[in-house]
Amino acid sequence: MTHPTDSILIVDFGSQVTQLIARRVREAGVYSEIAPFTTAEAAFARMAPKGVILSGSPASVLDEGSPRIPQAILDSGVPIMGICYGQQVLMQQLGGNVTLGESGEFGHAVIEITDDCVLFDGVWKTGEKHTVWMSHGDKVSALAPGFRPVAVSPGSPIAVVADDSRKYYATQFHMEVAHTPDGAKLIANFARHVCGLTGDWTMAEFRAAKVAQIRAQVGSGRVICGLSGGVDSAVAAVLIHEAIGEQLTCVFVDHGLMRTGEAEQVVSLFRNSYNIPLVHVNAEETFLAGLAGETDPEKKRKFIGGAFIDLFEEEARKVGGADFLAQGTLYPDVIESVSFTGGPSVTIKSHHNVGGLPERMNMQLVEPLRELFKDEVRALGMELGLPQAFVGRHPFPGPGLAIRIPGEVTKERCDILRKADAIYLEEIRAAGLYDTIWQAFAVLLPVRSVGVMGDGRTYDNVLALRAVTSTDGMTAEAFQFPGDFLPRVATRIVNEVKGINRVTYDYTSKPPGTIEWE
Ligand SMILES: Nc1ncnc2c1ncn2[C@@H]1O[C@H](COP(=O)(O)OP(=O)(O)OP(=O)(O)O)[C@@H](O)[C@H]1O
Ligand SMILES: O=c1[nH]c(=O)c2[nH+]cn([C@@H]3O[C@H](COP(=O)(O)O)[C@@H](O)[C@H]3O)c2[nH]1
Ligand SMILES: NC(=O)CC[C@H](N)C(=O)O
Ligand SMILES: [Mg+2]
Repeated sequence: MTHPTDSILIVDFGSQVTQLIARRVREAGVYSEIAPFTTAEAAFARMAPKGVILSGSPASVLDEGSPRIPQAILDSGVPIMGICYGQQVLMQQLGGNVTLGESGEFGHAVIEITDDCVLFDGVWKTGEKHTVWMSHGDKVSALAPGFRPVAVSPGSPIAVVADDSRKYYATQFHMEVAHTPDGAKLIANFARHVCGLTGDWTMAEFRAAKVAQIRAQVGSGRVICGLSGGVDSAVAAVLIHEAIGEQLTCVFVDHGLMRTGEAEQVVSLFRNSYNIPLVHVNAEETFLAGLAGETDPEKKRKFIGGAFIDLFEEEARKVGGADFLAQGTLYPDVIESVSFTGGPSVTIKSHHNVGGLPERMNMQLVEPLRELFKDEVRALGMELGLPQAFVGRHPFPGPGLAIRIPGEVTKERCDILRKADAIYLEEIRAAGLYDTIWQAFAVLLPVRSVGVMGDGRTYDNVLALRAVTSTDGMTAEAFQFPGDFLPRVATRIVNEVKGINRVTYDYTSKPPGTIEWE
């Protein structure tokens, strides 16, 4: 099996949230793949999907050379659903009209349902008003022949359109985002009631499809897998091992930027649970030497990304050469690092395993989790029978403490941070909060403050504590600790860690902050 026959193809025009469409389709129990509009025709022919969804885009259909739906898809008779740009381009290609709106709609909007539509089955009724999320400047000003409008909003007289005979539907709002509370149900209605899919696709099938894909990609080649002890690479390694067995060697790089006891834990946890060869590389000196004197966050990240690859290549040579490098890259790593399909989605930070990769790469990447979100990877981990100790771990970034020490990274500063971080996590575990929090860590600030200890003056480092709740790391909220927790941790850290005399708590959500400080 390469992929299930009951599938939906998502044509990506470069929206920031295209992957959320895929996610909603998976939640509706249907297999989906995303193809950039440039290769969508080939993907369509290969997959023979039962439906097509058109994504949003930073482009405007009014711009010359802006993306179009491949004609073969329009000619195929397969049901289509357009979202935002997807609606605009569908209308324009089928004979309607799109104009530049006088003012756009960005954020919450209220639509009114003006007619029945299969997308609204069991969700919305005619005459009702509902909150949706919009993000557009252009709007549909004339319907293409065969379509009827079924909803309006103040900024979009044509907010939802339907052509039941061709099974074409489209919305100006983004139904894939959580800010459209009923959006997931509309996507499920498209999959089930329009495309006639049964919705019985599961993680077990995802696993089988990926195993087949990995075998096809790798053939009889050798694979080196970067194993960090985090959830993503553990799941990737086990999945790849299922696919190609002994062709896989895992490499754990101890860059000296790990937390207290982490390296030992990772290696023993993995060696005790799995019979997969694991090489433990100690590279603290290389990393600290390379980071010396560097304070720019992007330069730190790029150096680390490159140093990882150098080490993977060295290990590849030791096992007689490897053609492939496997990583547990997830979708959030990708979208924050690169602009998708050449569109102007901006780089927020270069995740070491994506945007931080050096330009010259001798090994081809194997990244089976590249389209998944964290909570989906955890579900896949459970499916693969990974120990709870792996599946439930808080994420830890590949660049480690280097991006939690704004400014220059030194061994001394790493040691201070390690001690404080260990106390913080110990208290979180003792309070039974570890599994409620999505990620918690400490940041050693490049700021010194005056204090008084034992009647003496201190002039020492400031530490920030951070803890967030999230489902997928794309958005996050500061965790609200119970009353006396933070003061207790602050006291312990200042008392027990030499070099820190003040502790603060970071209340910023994402956005506008990011989870890490660099
Ligand atoms: N110390 C390391 N040694 C080897 N590979 C690493 C190391 N740190 C990160 N990687 C590679 O980079 C990838 C991305 O790191 P990332 O932190 O996003 O994932 P993870 O560590 O597997 O999971 P988690 O997000 O739970 O920490 C990893 O999946 C792994 O392949
Ligand atoms: O492997 C990684 N390499 C990186 O370069 C990297 N940068 C951030 N993160 C982790 O990604 C999630 C989102 O973090 P941000 O809100 O800081 O972007 C959080 O879980 C971060 O810890 C990284 N993981
Ligand atoms: N989110 C979108 O798809 C926006 C489409 C188009 N760029 C507009 O502004 O209307
Ligand atoms: Mg990690």
